Amino acid sequence: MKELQHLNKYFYKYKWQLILGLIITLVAKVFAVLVPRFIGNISNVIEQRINGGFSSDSTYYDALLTNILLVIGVALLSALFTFFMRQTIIVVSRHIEYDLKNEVFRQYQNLSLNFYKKNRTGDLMNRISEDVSKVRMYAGPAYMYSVSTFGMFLVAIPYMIYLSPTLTLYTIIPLPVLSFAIYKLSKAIHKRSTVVQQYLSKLNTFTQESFSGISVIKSYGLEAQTNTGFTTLANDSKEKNINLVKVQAFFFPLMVLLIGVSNILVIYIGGRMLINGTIENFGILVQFLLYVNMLTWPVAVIGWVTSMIQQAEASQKRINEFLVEEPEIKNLNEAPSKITGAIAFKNVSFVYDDTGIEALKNISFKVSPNETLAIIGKTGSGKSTLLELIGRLYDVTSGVLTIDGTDIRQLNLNSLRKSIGYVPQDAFLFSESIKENIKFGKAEATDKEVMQAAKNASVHKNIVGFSNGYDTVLGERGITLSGGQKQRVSIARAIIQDPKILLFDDCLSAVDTETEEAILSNLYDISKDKTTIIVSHRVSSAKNADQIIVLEDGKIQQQGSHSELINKDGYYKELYEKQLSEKEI
Ligand SMILES: Nc1ncnc2c1ncn2[C@@H]1O[C@H](COP(=O)(O)OP(=O)(O)OP(=O)(O)O)[C@@H](O)[C@H]1O
Repeated sequence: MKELQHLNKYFYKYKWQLILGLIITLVAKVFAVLVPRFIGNISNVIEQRINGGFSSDSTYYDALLTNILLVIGVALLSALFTFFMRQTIIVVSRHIEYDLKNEVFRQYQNLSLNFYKKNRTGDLMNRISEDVSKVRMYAGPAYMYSVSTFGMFLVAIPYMIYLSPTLTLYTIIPLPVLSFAIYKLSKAIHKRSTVVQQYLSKLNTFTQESFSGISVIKSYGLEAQTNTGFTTLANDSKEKNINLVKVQAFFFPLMVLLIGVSNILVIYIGGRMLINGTIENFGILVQFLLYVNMLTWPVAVIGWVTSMIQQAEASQKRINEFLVEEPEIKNLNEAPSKITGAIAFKNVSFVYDDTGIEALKNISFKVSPNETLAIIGKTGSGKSTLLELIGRLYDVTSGVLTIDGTDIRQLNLNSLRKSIGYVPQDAFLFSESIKENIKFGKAEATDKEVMQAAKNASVHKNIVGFSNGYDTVLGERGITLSGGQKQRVSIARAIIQDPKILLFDDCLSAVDTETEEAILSNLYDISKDKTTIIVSHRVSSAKNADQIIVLEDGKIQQQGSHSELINKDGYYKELYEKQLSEKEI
């Protein structure tokens, strides 16, 4: 139960509702326990009538009717309070589920990029959905059934003892056996259903990948192979489901068997006691029979609840593992920072701790506000890593990275990120309208601003060409747009917020040179008072920059302006000549 202590704060938050639920449950049980008592009275009235105990028919019918009405009345009241019991306790468990989901999601949002690399998306999804649902079972049904069982015992057992201590003893003897059997069965069911869940996830992943990669499957003619893969997995999944059904099938027969045994015991022992006069009347026997059936479900529930709590404990453990995780990138300054945008790297090195790759080695350079820096380099030379350090997606391993002369770690993280417009290499667009995607950079932007940003990113003409214009909804990952269009919508999203620092990570690679030139010329105008860093493989994107850095294997190989670099032997000159000749061709 150690892990589940995490939920105590929520139990405290909803304490009044839970206490109310407890009281309502007890009241419901009091009424439930009264039902057998009045039914017992009815059988006594009938017995009395058979033995000629009533002076007239009307007194007999009066007594009968009174007890029938009492049975209906208390049964209705018990049902009403049972309804209120669910309305309070189960509703609270839904609130707790909602709160916990939000807590986990907020934590996910706080955690750094490295966390997402270490953990699989499926696992993250499972913990926020499956695991939270299992924990809800503890906060809701487990609590409700425990309280209800406790209430039932608290009210029924003393009354049964009052009627007949011996018969009470025989009635409750088989109950622990039932509880234990259900507990064992629930554990077996849980074990097998976990396997079923695992197979379901495998099947989901396989299906999802088959849909996402459908173009590859079709172009390589892999349909038959994919079908076989699916059939094999589906078959395994079916087998596991059948295994589960086999155990589940025992549940109700087992209950019926044990209830039957208890009934026979009560009839046998109670019958003998009635005959030898140890119990006074037939009504007591009837009441006991009803109590046996009434107590069986709560007792079976003890076993079920125990297994439910164990599952919740295991799930909460998995949730807690993520909740205690500290974000690697911490905000060390609560006060907002004013950022102008002077960036300086001083002997910065960076190692990816999971792979041990030293992506940047002893990098030093400066860019002033209103300057443009271009970074050129072969694939894997560390260009994207450098931009990610400026956005503090990672912290430098050694050296210092300053903005406006302050170590980036001492700046308010929110101010820093708000002052950066970052266009990543792989532009991700959400499944929303184009307008919403652009406004993601500035929620309060007007339609005019959205349009202006799209014009500056040279994508306005494409957008108005769609029948729904800016309201065109993008499919999953923006698949309705071409690569170049996606890149440009992503640029519009970055520039609309008018940030102090603009970081473009090879985001013009999918556009033709003409469009590239148009965008660069627009950027030239809008980035006059900004610090701009453009990562590219093309000299055409770099040539107008105030300074150019050539990276190779994480180190700065060349540094200077376009005119300086084309006159020096090295990678830049080679690239320039190669791309110039390609253009001529
Ligand atoms: N998330 C990561 N975890 C571990 N290693 C990484 C990660 N990202 C990049 N690397 C490694 O760091 C090195 C630099 O990668 P980076 O993406 O910065 O290069 P790049 O110059 O931007 O390449 P490209 O032009 O292909 O985008 C590479 O060796 C790469 O394998």
